[in-house]
Amino acid sequence: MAIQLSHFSSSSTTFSSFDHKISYFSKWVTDIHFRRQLRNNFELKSTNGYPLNAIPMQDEGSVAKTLGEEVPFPEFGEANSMLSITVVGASGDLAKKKIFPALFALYYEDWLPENFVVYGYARTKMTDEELRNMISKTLTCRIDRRENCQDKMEEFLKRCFYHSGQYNSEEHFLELNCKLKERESGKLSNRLFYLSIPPNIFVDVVRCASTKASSATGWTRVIVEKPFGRDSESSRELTKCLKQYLTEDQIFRIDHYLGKELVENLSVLRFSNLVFEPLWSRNYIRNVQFIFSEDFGTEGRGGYFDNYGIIRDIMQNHLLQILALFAMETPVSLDAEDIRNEKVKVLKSMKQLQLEDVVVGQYKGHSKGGKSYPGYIDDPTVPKDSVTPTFAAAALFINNARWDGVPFLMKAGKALHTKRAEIRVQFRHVPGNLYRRNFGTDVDKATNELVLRLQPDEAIYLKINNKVPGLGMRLDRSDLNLFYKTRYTREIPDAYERLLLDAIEGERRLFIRSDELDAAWALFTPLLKEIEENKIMPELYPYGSRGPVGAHYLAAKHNVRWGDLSVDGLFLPAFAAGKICLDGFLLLYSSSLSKKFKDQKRFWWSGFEVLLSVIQI
Ligand SMILES: NC(=O)C1=CN([C@@H]2O[C@H](COP(=O)(O)OP(=O)(O)OC[C@H]3O[C@@H](n4cnc5c(N)ncnc54)[C@H](OP(=O)(O)O)[C@@H]3O)[C@@H](O)[C@H]2O)C=CC1
Ligand SMILES: O=C1O[C@H](COP(=O)(O)O)[C@@H](O)[C@H](O)[C@H]1O
Repeated sequence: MAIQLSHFSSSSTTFSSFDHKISYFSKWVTDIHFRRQLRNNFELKSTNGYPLNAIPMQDEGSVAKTLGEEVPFPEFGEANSMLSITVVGASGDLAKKKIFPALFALYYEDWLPENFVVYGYARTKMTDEELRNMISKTLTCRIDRRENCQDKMEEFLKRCFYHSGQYNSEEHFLELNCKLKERESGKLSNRLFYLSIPPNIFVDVVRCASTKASSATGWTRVIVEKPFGRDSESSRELTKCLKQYLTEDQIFRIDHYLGKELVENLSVLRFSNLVFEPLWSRNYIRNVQFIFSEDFGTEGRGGYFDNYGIIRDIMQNHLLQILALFAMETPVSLDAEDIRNEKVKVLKSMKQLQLEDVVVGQYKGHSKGGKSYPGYIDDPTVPKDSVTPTFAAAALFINNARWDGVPFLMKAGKALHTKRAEIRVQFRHVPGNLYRRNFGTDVDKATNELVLRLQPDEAIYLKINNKVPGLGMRLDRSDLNLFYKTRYTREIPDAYERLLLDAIEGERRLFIRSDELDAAWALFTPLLKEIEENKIMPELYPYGSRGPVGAHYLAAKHNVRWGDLSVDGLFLPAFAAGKICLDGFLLLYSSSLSKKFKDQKRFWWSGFEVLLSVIQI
């Protein structure tokens, strides 16, 4: 949807001379002051004439479905419209942890429209006051503007209400509708429902909300949380059921990784810098790695997790979405449909995943420093004989002209040694490198690597080789580093803030379209079936370790070394200092291992693993 800016009647400034620049730029504006200034001077208008900022914008079909006839919209200003946000499943973990805090942050930073209310909906009996109490515990203020935090919290909480009801009761949603109408008091209403509930009740809620609590005058949108099914078939079925009550335009399938700052920056980095896009292909890139690790287990979510496993929980959605953004062709424009069209194309060009290109693991209990950490199957909500993977590594391939033969490696795991998410791009070796003598035999050590660290400590850095100052010719590895904390003082918004704001503004760029979802499931479904039908045993790894050794074999099979385990960069000084004694240690270790392992590769990778753990001590 192309966006135009129209004058807000109270604005005394004339902006028409640079309207065209702003309309191009407005989607990508991230500076809060600039956007706030825009809000004060303009309303953002969509091409259908309805402003985007919580001003009437009817998603196709919802009026007709609710009332049986089209309702002509009068022009309303912000003062005459109301945004109602209903968090369904308000008593739950995600609502408390992420959704209410994100709504408050938006309010605190003046992103929400003048008139809005937030309703919590769940079965748990609660009064408005009890809901306010519950959510007040998780609200926090931005670091840079704490002074009026308490006042802002109180103002926000006054706009929060609660309605208790069953998820499949049309009657209860009708009651909610009456309450919403009362608060809207004749204003034009836009309604956003956030389904923060288990997936088995998505359709019931959508049926009840759309038939009994849709807006009769403005738009009605529904944010749906993952998981969107368990495989191609169940996902298609879910989409079919949702579409009985909603149009595709009303469904906002959320993948919160798409709302992360660095993921937003991926396209900016690539398409607005001359130095990257020309290198973005098989000609210069050797492999790309998408790495997700958490240093805690499934604590508290074992019941949910056991039914899904790490491949569905992280790979098929978060990592694959980032991969699609990374690998897509240049979209025609920054319009949501243009971007999503390119993502679908690249997903459809991917080779179906094969079991031989996948390694699965599961964490086991481990004691360290007098503390013991439970294994996955020690979780009381997990069956003792569960073979659900809590770790997986996979090699994926894109069969198109740009990426033919380039391994795209993914690695995701729980209960590992660290919490991090990053994209690593390893470039090809320099052909005929004049300085190869200075690198020794291992040219991989001298490879240029671009790293986008999504979290924690967001950063973009490029590993390069340079000369150590002095009269000799010694080469060194250095990072050209954009470290967000030192470059920007502003706190990075949470992904849910960006995504909620986008849903309110009708911006679909960061939400998943149904054909994207189909393409994503098509890639993973046969593999998941094979793993489950054949009960493939996951390789056990200790809680807090670097994951199964099998992940190194998989990488080695494709001539890749995991960048997060590389021995340069941070580890280099320790590596240099300890090398001599480590070599001795490795020699002893390897001679004992050689009896156990006939396979040479396994033998050396095991040695490599030990080397790494020793360096860390
Ligand atoms: N928690 C997280 O970190 C993340 C969650 N998600 C997704 O978000 C959604 C919500 O997650 P989360 O908040 O953890 O879920 P919860 O298990 O906390 O469920 C949310 C609410 O739904 C109701 N509920 C729970 N189980 C059932 C059931 N079997 N039948 C009917 N109602 C039930 C409960 O409310 P009441 O009893 O009051 O009705 C509960 O408070 C899920 O789809 C999840 O997959 C996605 C990413 C991360
Ligand atoms: O969707 C999910 O994401 C979280 C990790 O999110 P993050 O933003 O904290 O990195 C993960 O813990 C959870 O298992 C998964 O369902």
